[in-house]
Amino acid sequence: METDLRLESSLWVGNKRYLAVLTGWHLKWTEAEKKNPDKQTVSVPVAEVVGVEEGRVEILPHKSVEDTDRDFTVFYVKRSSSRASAGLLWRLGRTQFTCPSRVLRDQWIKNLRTAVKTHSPLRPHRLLVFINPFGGKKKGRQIYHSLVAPLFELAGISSHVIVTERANQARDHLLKKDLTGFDGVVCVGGDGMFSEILHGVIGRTQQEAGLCENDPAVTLQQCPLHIGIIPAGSTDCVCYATVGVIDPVTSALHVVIGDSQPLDVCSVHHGLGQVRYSVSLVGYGFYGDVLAESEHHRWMGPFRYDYSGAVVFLSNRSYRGTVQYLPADPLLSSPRDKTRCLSGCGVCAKSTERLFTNTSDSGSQYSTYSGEWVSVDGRFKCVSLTCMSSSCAKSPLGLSPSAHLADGTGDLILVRDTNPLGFLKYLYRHTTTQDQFDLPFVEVHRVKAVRFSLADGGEEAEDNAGLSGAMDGEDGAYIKNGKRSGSQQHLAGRAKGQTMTSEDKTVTPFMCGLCCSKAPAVSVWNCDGEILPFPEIFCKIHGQLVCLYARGIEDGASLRDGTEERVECNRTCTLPR
Ligand SMILES: Nc1ncnc2c1ncn2[C@@H]1O[C@H](COP(=O)(O)OP(=O)(O)OP(=O)(O)O)[C@@H](O)[C@H]1O
Ligand SMILES: CCCCCCCCCCCCC/C=C/[C@@H](O)[C@H](CO)NC(=O)CCCCC
Ligand SMILES: [Ca+2]
Repeated sequence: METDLRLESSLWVGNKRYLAVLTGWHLKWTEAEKKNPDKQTVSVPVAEVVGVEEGRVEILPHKSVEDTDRDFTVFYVKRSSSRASAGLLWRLGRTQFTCPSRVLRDQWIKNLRTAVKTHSPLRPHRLLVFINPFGGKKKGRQIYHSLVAPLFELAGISSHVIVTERANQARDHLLKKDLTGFDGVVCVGGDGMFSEILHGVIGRTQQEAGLCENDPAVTLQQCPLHIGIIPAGSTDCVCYATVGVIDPVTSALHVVIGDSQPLDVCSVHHGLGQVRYSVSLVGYGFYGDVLAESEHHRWMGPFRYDYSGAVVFLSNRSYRGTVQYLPADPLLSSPRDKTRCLSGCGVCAKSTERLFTNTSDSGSQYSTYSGEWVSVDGRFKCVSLTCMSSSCAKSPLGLSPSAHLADGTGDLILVRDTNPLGFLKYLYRHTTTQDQFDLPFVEVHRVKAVRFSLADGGEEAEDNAGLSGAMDGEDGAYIKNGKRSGSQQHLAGRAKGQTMTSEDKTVTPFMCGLCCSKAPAVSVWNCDGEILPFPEIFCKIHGQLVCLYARGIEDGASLRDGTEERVECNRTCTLPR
């Protein structure tokens, strides 16, 4: 195949002559000027070619075609580093080549198009796109039509676009409608919109496989539809942690070239009730309270989290509970090994091997209930479980900087009750490169499953919490987006009427005057930005349950000689601590 596609000839770019070579894997062109000692080679992996068009073509700001019969235009991925983020920005590169003859031009186009098909088997042909017009700064529609649609069109992708009119419309569509012919689903919105797609895609796959998702003992089936995220939300944590930048063009290009990043998913169970899924944060205490508080202030937009964070911090709450966890194999990796999961990560690759070459391996990472459960109880400022680093603009290294996207484990972070200054130090370290786990009241464990129960009085609290409403009635969806009245929302998941224990009374009650006057005994769970109003849960990590159109975070070291030539540097790198 490779030798059939190989092509080498002189081509002109503007008035300069280049020697161009197509090897099958790469398209390269080098200035042919003999006198120039610094002549540079531009090398584009064929897998990163977006499109090859006849003539001299532009697509931005508007499409124009000058149909000359010796010219062709190649569009491809071009990288530049981003000052603001961890990863690399992708832009659409474009070079217009002139050939000595029309015959040679047609040969170049044919070979390039065949090479692209051969080397990127996962490129989508047909996509289902959901746009949340109300996510983040409410720019979803504009972002899609001005930045994303032209790229999909250039790549020959046909899209069926649905602008949502209500919450959970995308999830319901994925659960019930005919999805034949679609290669993937794209969401334009934030983490909440991604969560809808995640639930729809996982639910549909299990339905079709005849599996009961609510049963934590079931091994779920991997989802065949890829998911693309075009960031247009408030936090966009899933996009940030899987691409390294919040940039619609970068994300659209990952979709176009059919990149594939498997992702671990945590299923969250409460009794035999409806399961919830998380990829980023399952958090009790501080993060649950911030989310519950922020629901009162949706009108503030993305700033609601900063405001609510300050309010909840000042209220200085902590909660009793018992956390049980099933440790992952410590020989494979550790949350404190100071490495980062980057594009082509070796730890995740080994996990793929284990997952797909040895499906009946009962002693592996993926056998949920093997090993010894460990139990920890006490008072916690927060209990967080994350399947990935959960990095975002606020915290560029994330909740757990060394967590892996696709290793089949999650990181459990226990922050015990401490004084406000200590907790502030813990939070502040999320914004710097200082180790947030290097504090005496913090512990972190790499785990396969977690169980949380309330300490004394737990049963009473849970019963009441259950009554306070796990479902919002009509379609069994969980509470989100201010559907409850203010006071109900605030109490969601708390033990109604539960009195303070003597231990509770040693903790400062709400001081802000914006909420109620007593410190509640029970918090709520934050499941990727959605409130789960029951405190007692069981969580299980499902290795690589879904695949995104992404490739993990590319770091600056993978760039050499400007923005166009890429050196393969696919490994797990050491954190800059
Ligand atoms: N048309 C709609 N009207 C109201 N809510 C919607 C609509 N479409 C989707 N939603 C819901 O809006 C919620 C929030 O949307 P989204 O995640 O896109 O933005 P965000 O909350 O600003 O960002 P982030 O989740 O990153 O913080 C989602 O949970 C989704 O279910
Ligand atoms: C003194 C400075 C203190 C600064 C503290 C910064 C701490 C940042 C930690 C970052 C944690 C991100 C966790 C991701 C959560 C998302 O799945 C979820 C959905 O978008 N977002 C929230 O729940 C929104 C709630 C986020 C709460 C911060
Ligand atoms: Ca993981």
